[in-house]
Amino acid sequence: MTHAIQSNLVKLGGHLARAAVLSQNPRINRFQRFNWGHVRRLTTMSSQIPLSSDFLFRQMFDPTSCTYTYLLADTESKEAVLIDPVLEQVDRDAGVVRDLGLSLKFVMNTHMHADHITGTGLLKKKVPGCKSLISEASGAMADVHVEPGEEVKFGQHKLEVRSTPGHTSGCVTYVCHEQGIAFTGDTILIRGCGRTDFQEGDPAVLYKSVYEQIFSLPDNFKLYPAHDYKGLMVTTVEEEKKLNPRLTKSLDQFIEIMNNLNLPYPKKIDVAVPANRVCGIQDDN
Ligand SMILES: N[C@@H](CCC(=O)N[C@@H](CSS)C(=O)NCC(=O)O)C(=O)O
Ligand SMILES: [Fe+2]
Repeated sequence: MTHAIQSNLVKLGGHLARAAVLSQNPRINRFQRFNWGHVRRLTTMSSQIPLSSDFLFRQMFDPTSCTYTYLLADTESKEAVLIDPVLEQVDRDAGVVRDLGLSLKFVMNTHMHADHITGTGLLKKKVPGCKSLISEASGAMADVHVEPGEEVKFGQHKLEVRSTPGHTSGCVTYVCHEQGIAFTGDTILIRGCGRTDFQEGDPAVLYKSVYEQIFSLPDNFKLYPAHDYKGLMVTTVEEEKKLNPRLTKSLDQFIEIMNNLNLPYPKKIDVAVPANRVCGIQDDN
């Protein structure tokens, strides 16, 4: 056995012994228990913010595009909003709205999606009275165009519009301060971020958006992205500040990473972007 192998075995033995001791100590939480020093982990966690009792929150998933759609409502007034719906899930979404007796006020998007056709246009047909909403900067058609700093109100609740370009030039993040939650679209994903190689994407702009508009929120705010490809559902500002493998790097390193992702283009980009520019498909005939 070489000296290097012997030395690595000794180090590994040390780690295992330390982990065994720590795992016996009930006062050490589950994050600290597996902190082996060289591995980045949370050692403390900020207190959790519960949703208020009149705030309805539903996270729904489209398995084909791995997109999350969010239904939020004020349970007193019944006013609701739907964020980032997917065309193929329109009947599901309209069914939940109907079953819960909600009044859908806005069907809104975080950006002009490239990987799927939005359900917005068709939902407007199926759920009379609702209005489409997207940022002015997206360049997409909608009933309501929002600007940074504006608020989207439903019942007693509201979402602040924050401009977070970089994945696309029109990306926004919707922040519900009173509930401690934010809907980040593709700006930040769980342990990742949106790609920057099409739709006016720009890694330096995305980095600035994340640091100035998302990482400036309180550590315990929960972040809900538009996609996850690994089965994760939610993260926090604190987790991403400490654990995001791309965004914990310097700006120069981040740009280098983003310029070398070499991801294949989304399969539906050529149909999705033109459709989403006009709010998605308008009827199902
Ligand atoms: N394989 C999918 C597309 C996957 C993809 O490109 N996702 C986008 C978000 S949708 S615009 C992205 O930004 N991914 C970042 C990453 O690191 O994966 C398809 O063909 O539709
Ligand atoms: Fe996207």
